[in-house]
Order: sequence, then structure tokens, then C-alpha cells
Amino acid sequence: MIEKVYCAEVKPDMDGKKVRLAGWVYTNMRVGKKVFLWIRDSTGIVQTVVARGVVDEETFNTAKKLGRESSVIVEGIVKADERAPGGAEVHVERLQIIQAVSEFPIPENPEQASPELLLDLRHLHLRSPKVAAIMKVKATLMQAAREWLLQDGWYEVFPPILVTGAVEGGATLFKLKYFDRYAYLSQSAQLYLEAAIFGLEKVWSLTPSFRAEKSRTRRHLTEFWHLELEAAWMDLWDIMKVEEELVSYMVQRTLELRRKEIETFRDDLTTLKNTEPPFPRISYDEAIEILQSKGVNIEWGDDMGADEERILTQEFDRPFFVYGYPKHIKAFYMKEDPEDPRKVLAADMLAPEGYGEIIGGSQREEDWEKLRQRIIEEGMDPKDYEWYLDLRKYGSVPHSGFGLGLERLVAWILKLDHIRWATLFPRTPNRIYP
Ligand SMILES: NC(=O)C[C@H]([NH3+])C(=O)NS(=O)(=O)OC[C@H]1O[C@@H](n2cnc3c(N)ncnc32)[C@H](O)[C@@H]1O
Ligand SMILES: [Mg+2]
Repeated sequence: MIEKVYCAEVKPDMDGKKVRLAGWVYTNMRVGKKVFLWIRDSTGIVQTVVARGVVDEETFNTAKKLGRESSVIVEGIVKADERAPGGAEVHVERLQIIQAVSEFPIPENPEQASPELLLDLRHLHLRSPKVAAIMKVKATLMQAAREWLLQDGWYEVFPPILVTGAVEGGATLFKLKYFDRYAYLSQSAQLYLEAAIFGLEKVWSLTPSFRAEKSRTRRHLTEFWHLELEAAWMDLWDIMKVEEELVSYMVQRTLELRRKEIETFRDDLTTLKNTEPPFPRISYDEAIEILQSKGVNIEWGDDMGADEERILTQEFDRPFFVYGYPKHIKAFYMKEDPEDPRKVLAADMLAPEGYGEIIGGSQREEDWEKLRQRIIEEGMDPKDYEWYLDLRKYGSVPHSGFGLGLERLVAWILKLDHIRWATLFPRTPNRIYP
């Protein structure tokens, strides 16, 4: 029985061994009586050599014409050869064509294609090694998150996506017909996680969140993957410690397991290596002072957008926190700072190198009357939040939580020029196909 191996498993020390590979033609180059087929699979690329006289004439002639992304199964003998990528190649004895392709619509170097073409052909672009590398890093980040959450005693829960109220402002809700009434696509699982903590105390979820953001920026999607945690008995400072420990573990573990993939996107790993607790912490007041000292036209009480955050991140060589935002620029559920009623107990985590906000978090208002007042102040109807207010009627407790945008984390780690490359099929205001 000929052993099926992956491309990355073909090594010089297998010299003389007969193997079977299944994959897709990555490049096809004819040199005299030989055809050099680079075969790609999910692990990498290996050079195979189809030689006239070793295979029959029909196979040789077919091999000459095989276009990129033709699907094939090859059997042959491994030959150590330092000229071949990885130091070894496979001399083909049998070539089975699963499906021959003559013209693959994405150029050999996808970076020569326009972003719009790659997005129109995203279903085909996914197979490129660079896109596959992004998805491996994203998968490993979540593998690491699950490892950390399990060992730290957090329960995964599965909140609804069809909901009846806003969490992060009514302006970015997607509304849909729900039988004889309307519903919304979830902006954040937070309110449901808050209900779960009274039984499980420390909960987390990974869900798609939806924001009808009209802003066409490099860091906004209309659908993104949202890793959210909520914990009973924790205050803002407790949850910030959770955030930095979780993010540090995710980054270090992914550096350990996906260094090769990361290095195809960035040379300098310093900020990733620096991602260890404790992260620097600055107040919103200090952030405003820094921005003003750098000539930014911003006043206390203004929100910080992507541009301001980009400038602020120049001061740091690792993720950092900004805490103590003004109440009027933050969400209704955030607890007022008892030492300064102008502020709330909120903290964002910003990534360095210009990427800015990757986490939004806060301590929640646990007092029924105060929360109800905030709902009214925000122009919302307390009736729509009756169930949520109930959580403050029956054994309310101090509690805090946060949401991490997974694509934002990936975009920073791989220094992507747009968040859309961090998701399988990006959803933005002008793209919902394929
Ligand atoms: N459980 C919580 O406390 C989460 C809280 N309700 C919340 O949704 N906060 S957030 O709006 O800042 O969004 C959280 C993060 O979610 C990401 N986010 C937020 N909006 C987006 C868009 N539009 N595209 C991509 N990523 C986005 C970004 O990293 C934010 O820091
Ligand atoms: Mg935010």
C-alpha cells in the first residue's frame, strides 16, 4: 500500500520511498524531456518531476498542458535534491488527473490582481497559500483562546443572533422581518452573557456580530466574529487583567504554532513578542493630552476615531489600555464612575502599529433604577429591556465583560492593510457576494 503523504511531509530523508500525493497544480514548467509540476495541498508545496519515458507518452503530453489548479493524484519516488524546495522532490511514476484546468482566473501572483477582482473571486482566492495562512493564524488564535478559557474556568455559551434590541446604538442595527413582527441581527451577545453569569459566573461566546456601519474604513465589517466574555463579581480592573492574560496567551501561542505563517506577513515580531501582561494603562484624560501634545485638534469629551487612535498607538510598542471614557460617548449599560459622574468604568484595548481598538469592555451598571434611567436618557424604551432590567432585580451583582473583534486582532498580528482580508467572505456596505 503506497503511503499517502502531505506535501510538507516530503523530506530528503525519505529518499527512495514511494509516496502518493493529492493536490492541485501550483505551477507547471517544461524543461526538455521533463515537466516540473509544483503540487499544492493544505500543508505546502512540493516539486514533482514528470519525465518522458518514465510515464507513458499520453501522460507526459497531458502533464505538459496541465493548467494551474488542476486537481491531481501523483505516485512516485522521493529523491533528495537541494535544488528542489524543501530539499526533496517526487519523481512521478503515475499521474491521475482528477480535473484538468486550462485557465484559472486569478493570476499566479494574486497581488497582481485588483482587490476588487480578488473579492469578486473570493471563493477561488481562498485557496491561495497566503489566504490559507491567514485562516490558519485565525484558527490558531481561537484554538489558543479555547485553551486559555478552559484552563481558567470559563463556560462557553451559545447566545441568540435574532434579537429584539440594540446593545451598541440603534444606528447600526440590521432589521429583519420576523413572522408578524421585526427583529434585529445581534450587534453583540453581551446582554445574554450577562443573563448567563447568574448560573455560570464566567461565560464566553464566539458569535457573528452585525453592524450596519456606513463608514467605509479599513477596520469595519458589517459582519465580524466577536469573542465576548462576561464575569460575575469582577470590576473593570479585574476584567482588564483577564483581557491582557487572554490576549497575551493567544498571541504567544500563535507565535509558537504559526510563526512561519506570521513571518510571511511581517518581518518584525517585536510588538508580538512584547505582548505579555501587564499592558500599559492610560486614562482617557491622558490620551487626550498626548493627542493634543502631538497637534491633534481634539478636546476632552470628543470620541477617538481610527485616525486619533492611530496617532496614539505610536506611543506604544505593545497593546495598551485606555480607560475612563466620558459617559456621553459610551453605551447605556456602562457603570458610571463613582469618583467622576462624567465618566464610565470602560476600557478599550488598542493594538500598536496603527491598528487601534481591538477590544471594547466595561463594568456594567448593576443598579436597576440607574440602568433604567440610562436607557431612558439614551432615548430607548425600558419596556424593550424589561428582561435585561430583571437581571438587576433578582440578586444583582457587580459584573464586567468585553468583546474582542477577532478580525481586528488578525489584521494587527499579520499587519493586513484592510480587515476584509481577515475573514473568509468579507461583508462590507457594498459587498455581500460571494
Ligand atoms: N461584550 C462586550 O462588552 C462587547 C460590547 N457590547 C461591544 O460590542 N463593544 S464594541 O462595540 O466596542 O465592539 C467590541 C469589539 O468588536 C470589534 N468591532 C466592533 N465593531 C466592528 C466592526 N464593524 N467590524 C469589525 N470589528 C468590529 C472591535 O474589536 C471592538 O473593540
Ligand atoms: Mg468599541
